[in-house]
Amino acid sequence: MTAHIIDGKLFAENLRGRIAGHVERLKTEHGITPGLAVVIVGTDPASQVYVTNKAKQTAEVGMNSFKHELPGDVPEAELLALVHQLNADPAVHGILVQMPVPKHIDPNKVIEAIDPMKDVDSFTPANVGKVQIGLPGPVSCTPLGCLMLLRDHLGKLEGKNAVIIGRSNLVGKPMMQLLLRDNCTVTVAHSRTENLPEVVRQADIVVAAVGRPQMVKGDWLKAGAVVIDVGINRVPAPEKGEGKTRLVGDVDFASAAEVAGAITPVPGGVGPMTIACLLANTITTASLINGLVPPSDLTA
Ligand SMILES: Nc1nc(=O)c2c([nH]1)NC[C@@H]1CN(c3ccc(C(=O)N[C@@H](CCC(=O)O)C(=O)O)cc3)C=[N+]21
Repeated sequence: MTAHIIDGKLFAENLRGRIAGHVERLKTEHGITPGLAVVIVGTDPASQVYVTNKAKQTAEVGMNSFKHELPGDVPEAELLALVHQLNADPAVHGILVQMPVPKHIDPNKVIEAIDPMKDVDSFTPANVGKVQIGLPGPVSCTPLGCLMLLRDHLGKLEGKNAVIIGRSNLVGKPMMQLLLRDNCTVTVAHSRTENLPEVVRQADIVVAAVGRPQMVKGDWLKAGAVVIDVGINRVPAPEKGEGKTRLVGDVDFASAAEVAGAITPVPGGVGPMTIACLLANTITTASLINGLVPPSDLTA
């Protein structure tokens, strides 16, 4: 058997098409142009690439894109002042501070400075709580993207055994809440879980979000399982030439595709969905800020 490959890149393209429609509607019917501000501190090349992609796609769907680049040694107070300025700016409906921030800056202070109404990452305590109790608001981008792919592939998720590998605030915990809301039976496994392969073998749905390249092997999977690979790991690729690298997920794609019913590739799976969901969240926050009901096709 060989698994169906879930095309996240294509799904994200279609999602961005729907988002462009919502932008158009907000502009013509309500006079609102949604705006997303992205803040990057320092010059990490990978972060630069992501932020450039985010800005490009933001503009492509017709939103205003505001990019703020701060030097790597910027004082924490200066970054917090910029966040406060963006909180107060009526043209800005979403604020994203690219993580990680340099070591001299406390990421929790940065997150707490962001107005929850503009928190398109859904990192603030207020939005984490809203997701937990099912109130409308932005939903963590990567988990939202995974949920959309799962619903699209499976239809209803009700009653499925879902195993999430990884318990981060970024992915594992919000993913747990979303799958629970869709009536899955959810297990959150992590680095201290005993007999992990045996736990994973019970799963109809596996979400791998641990950050360990190619850790999940085909023989860990139940036949027909749906595998969502959140990992983005850059590893050496000597076959491509001296010093070259390639991207791999947290799942060993070759062996997993022999057993799984469906699997997301890396690249081209969850990554593009994360950015599309950032734009979706900007529509959600722009709607809520203006007292409008956010579009139901863009959220959980
Ligand atoms: N405040 C904040 N919010 C984030 O959402 C956030 C962040 N900080 N810091 C960094 C991580 C990482 N992240 C990715 C987004 C898209 C791809 C993506 O599109 N990946 C492509 C490949 C890109 C490549 O070739 O490098 C793919 O998987 O196909 C990857 C990673 C968002 N993050």
